Amino acid sequence: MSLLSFHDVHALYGQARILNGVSFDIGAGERVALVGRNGVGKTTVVNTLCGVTRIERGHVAIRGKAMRDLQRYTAAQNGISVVLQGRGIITNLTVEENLLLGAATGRRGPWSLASVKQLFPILEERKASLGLALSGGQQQMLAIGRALMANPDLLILDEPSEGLAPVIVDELAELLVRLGNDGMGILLIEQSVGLIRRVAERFYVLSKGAVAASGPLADIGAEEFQQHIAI
Ligand SMILES: Nc1ncnc2c1ncn2[C@@H]1O[C@H](COP(=O)(O)OP(=O)(O)OP(=O)(O)O)[C@@H](O)[C@H]1O
Repeated sequence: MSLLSFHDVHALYGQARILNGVSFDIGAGERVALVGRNGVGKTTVVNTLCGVTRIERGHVAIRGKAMRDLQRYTAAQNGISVVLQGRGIITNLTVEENLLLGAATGRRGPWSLASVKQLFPILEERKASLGLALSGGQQQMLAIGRALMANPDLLILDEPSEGLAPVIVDELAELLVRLGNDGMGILLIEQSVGLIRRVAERFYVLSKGAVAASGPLADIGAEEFQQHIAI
């Protein structure tokens, strides 16, 4: 079943059209990478899902249903969690308060304060610390933990490896593969070829606001793939 699809989406910030007919599809338990050079519109895909842009043509569908009026909360209410670029930690709330924000939709499932802290024990150790006191790696764990608290069917991560030590990126890769194997869809927006290759089964390349190439990762050579995302 399709969890999230964009159908020929043209989207604008004000008068600036950034997406020029984006189409892609992610099914349950699929691990998909969305890649492209800096500034091609990858984050704008997330912003469009979250109702930040104006859709001029085309539509976004969640579980096959066209969403007419996308708002910031639409994705979360429909089982899609987003880990924003820059992590979006509320710095003047504690770690535990940040985590509880993720549970606001009330969706049931395997993820709770207890299971998230079991996955990331540092979040239990630092539960009373303010978000701003965490290191970059800890903030990323908090952002992912908060996204899991919503018990999503699809997890979208925008540049999650940014600023992380290689050992933490390795752990992140293992976690995302495991979540996918447990049935969660993963949409990974990334520049790190290593992380993409370890996590994703399929890819879409965005160029000039549209999908320029797509297919299984196994079918594309390392050099050709690198060219698509070279900065
Ligand atoms: N709020 C905004 N208003 C107007 N233009 C914007 C806004 N946000 C982004 N843009 C522009 O939209 C284009 C696409 O930006 P976007 O952040 O989606 O790219 P990206 O592919 O995610 O890039 P990066 O890899 O650098 O994160 C850029 O030209 C950017 O300047």
